[in-house]
Amino acid sequence: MDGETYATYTSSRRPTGLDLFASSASMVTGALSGGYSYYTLPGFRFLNVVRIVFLVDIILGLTLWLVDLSTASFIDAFTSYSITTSFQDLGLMTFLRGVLLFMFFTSMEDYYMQILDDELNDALHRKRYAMHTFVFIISIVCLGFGVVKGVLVLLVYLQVPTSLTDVSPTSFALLISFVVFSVLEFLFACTSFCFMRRLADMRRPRNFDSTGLELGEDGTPIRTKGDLRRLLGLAVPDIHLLIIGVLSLFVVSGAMLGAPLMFGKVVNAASEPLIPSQPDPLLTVIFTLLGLYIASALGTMVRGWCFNLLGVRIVCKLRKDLFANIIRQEIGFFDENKTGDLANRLATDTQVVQDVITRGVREMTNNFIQIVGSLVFLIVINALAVGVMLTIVPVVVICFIVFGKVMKKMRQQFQADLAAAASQADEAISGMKTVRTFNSEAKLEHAYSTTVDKSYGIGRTLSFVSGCFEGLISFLLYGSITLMMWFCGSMVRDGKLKEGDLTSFLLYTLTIAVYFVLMTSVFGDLMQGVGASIKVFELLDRRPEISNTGGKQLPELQGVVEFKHVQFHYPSRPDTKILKGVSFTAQPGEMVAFVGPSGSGKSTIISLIERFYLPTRGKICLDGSNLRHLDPQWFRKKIVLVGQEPTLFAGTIAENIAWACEDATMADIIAASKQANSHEFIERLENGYETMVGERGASLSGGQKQRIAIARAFILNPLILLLDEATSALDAESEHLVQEAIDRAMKGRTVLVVAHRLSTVRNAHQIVVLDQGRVVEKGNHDELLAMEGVYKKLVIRQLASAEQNSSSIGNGVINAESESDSD
Ligand SMILES: Nc1ncnc2c1ncn2[C@@H]1O[C@H](COP(=O)(O)OP(=O)(O)OP(=O)(O)O)[C@@H](O)[C@H]1O
Repeated sequence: MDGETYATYTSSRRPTGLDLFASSASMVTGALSGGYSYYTLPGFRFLNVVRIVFLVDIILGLTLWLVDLSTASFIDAFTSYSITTSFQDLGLMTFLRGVLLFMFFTSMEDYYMQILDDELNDALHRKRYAMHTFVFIISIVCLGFGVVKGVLVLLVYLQVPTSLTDVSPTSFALLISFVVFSVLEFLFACTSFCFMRRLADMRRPRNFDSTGLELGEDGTPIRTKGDLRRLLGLAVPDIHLLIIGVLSLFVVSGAMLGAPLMFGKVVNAASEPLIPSQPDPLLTVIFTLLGLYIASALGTMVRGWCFNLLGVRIVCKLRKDLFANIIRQEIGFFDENKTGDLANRLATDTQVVQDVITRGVREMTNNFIQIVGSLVFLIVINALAVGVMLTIVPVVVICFIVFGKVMKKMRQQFQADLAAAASQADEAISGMKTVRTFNSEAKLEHAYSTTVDKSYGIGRTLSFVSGCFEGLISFLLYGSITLMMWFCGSMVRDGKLKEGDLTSFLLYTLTIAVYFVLMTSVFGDLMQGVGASIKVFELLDRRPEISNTGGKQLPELQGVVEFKHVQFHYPSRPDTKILKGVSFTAQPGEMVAFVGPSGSGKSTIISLIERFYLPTRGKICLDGSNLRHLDPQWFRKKIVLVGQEPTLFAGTIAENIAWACEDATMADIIAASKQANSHEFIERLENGYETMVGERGASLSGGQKQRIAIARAFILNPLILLLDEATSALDAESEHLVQEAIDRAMKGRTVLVVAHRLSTVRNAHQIVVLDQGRVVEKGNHDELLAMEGVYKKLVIRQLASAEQNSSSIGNGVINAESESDSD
């Protein structure tokens, strides 16, 4: 991708075959050599919301219109038209209005998109205004007509209630629906200016390579982020569980759906007289009801088992994959991401994903089946009343979309704040000794409370928003139910509906209401789960910037380490150059020591040899081959690093020494530990080599940990040994012994050492003196002393301070930090 440029926007036409309701309306922006590129708009945008409302309006309007339509009434409506008694006009207007507005709004968005790339085109501007004018006129005319007609019908009804007895309830339902949609569409027309202007900020370019793989801004391939579809996709490997779960869900829902029908039959059967020769109808109904409940109980058992198992399996796999991907990341990633944050993703966020799958999917499907099934039963009992209730559908749909989006975003923020709090707690608890030393409890408590309060702030708003959502939906719902009850009650009074049917009808209506309210709450949870899953998927999709696998393996390794004009800055601090053209060569059998002030880049050199980071310029070579191209899995077996604060893992001392050498025998472990001068102290411990080291080696002293780490390195018999102040915590005697062991063990091998002690440094074959990321002197101890430069100053200063402090004599510590300070 480097150096390639995207052609500018050339066409505003949509790619052919684009689905009107595609999640993104795409505009071809130009050709990319070998690939292609276009703009996309999010699926959730003004035009698509408007389109959904129009579709519902058309379908509902036509249904209510056609239910009552006959040729005679159609002709009648036009020959003897009366605004208060004819309702055919509404059906016709609904259809025409829906189709016209659908077309005009679609063209409007198209013109706005074209204008973004051709601002001075007056014709486009004129067309845009024409569209606005058309939609405004159509919507205001329809609204005016609907309101006038509604008011007149109401007045007529109030004056002479019997005058409207010939008018069917469907016509009233059509009138209500017409007015409701007219209001909505008028609002769309008024706000269209504002929403269409937002397209400029909403459109996003999408770039694809020649293979169709989507590329990110930096030109690297990206994968899709978290959404509900992807979340559900996690269940695909366990599809058998999902199928059994959904089937049993159908059994449960079906059985529960049949219950209200049976209740109605109970009422009807109870009111019928018993015929002696025939079976008791009441008992028949009761046994059927019992059968339904047994089926429901069995289904509930299987359903619960399958969905819970599915959730547990998914979360296990997700955790394993996530952990595997986290530990595969380059070291720079861990500089930028806190431990607590990552641990939180693994523990909490994955749990949320499990909840979405077990509870969310199960409940949503169940609720959906209950609602649709109850609707079907209601339509069978009385279709007309259902039409009245359906007028709230568009409003409910809009509420779902808007609230869903808001809650998803808030939940994402909420999870991020929780992760930050977890990270703070992790940092504080793991550094408890430092916290106690500096009396920082109050400070940390305050910082933690502030972060928790931040998440509380969002949680509070989130609770309010979901409360409003549930309240609004339940108001709409119960309002429409009350309307329907009035309607059905009148029918029973007029003898058009049986009492038993009314009972079933009311129970189905209540079922719909209850499940709808439940669905709003589950929907909120589902959207929150999707929000939480975004971070999980981001982490799951992240590809390490420095690959941990693949590359060349050399047939044989001698151990020559070479730095050629290496420049480097840490990815987290791109503006601070740490190494500014470092060059040196370490030959096999040679010990190279790095000295210099604190912060001069000594440890950074060691990290670069381990390929924790890649140099920004220059080359690091191993036996002449660029380290960048070698297989890290292979060369890390040849190179072993021992740091100043080595990490021990929870387990025994023996396990820690044999950590990277699985086939090591106890004899190997003891030999390595003798070499590292740790055998004696290990033997003195109560359980010897079987002593547990505690979390991160907490039950051992710094020097003991260092010696175990050195034994862990010795057992691997590495070709290149990197010691980064690995003996700094040892007393002079132990250090001397370990140093001797290193000298003995490393014959023919390469040792690179960062040390402050003169005793370590003076024996090195080559000493590289660093200052502010540059090599200022190079040579052995004697050569450097003869140079009368920085090294000699360091030595003199140390000898002087050693004289002042007799306890330091013999240690000869080169206190580079004091040098740094004096600089
Ligand atoms: N992970 C990191 N991310 C960003 N900057 C870092 C990182 N590690 C070290 N640095 C910076 O790089 C510079 C060199 O650090 P380095 O640890 O290599 O110095 P050093 O010579 O080994 O110092 P010392 O003797 O104190 O250990 C320092 O300014 C340090 O702040």
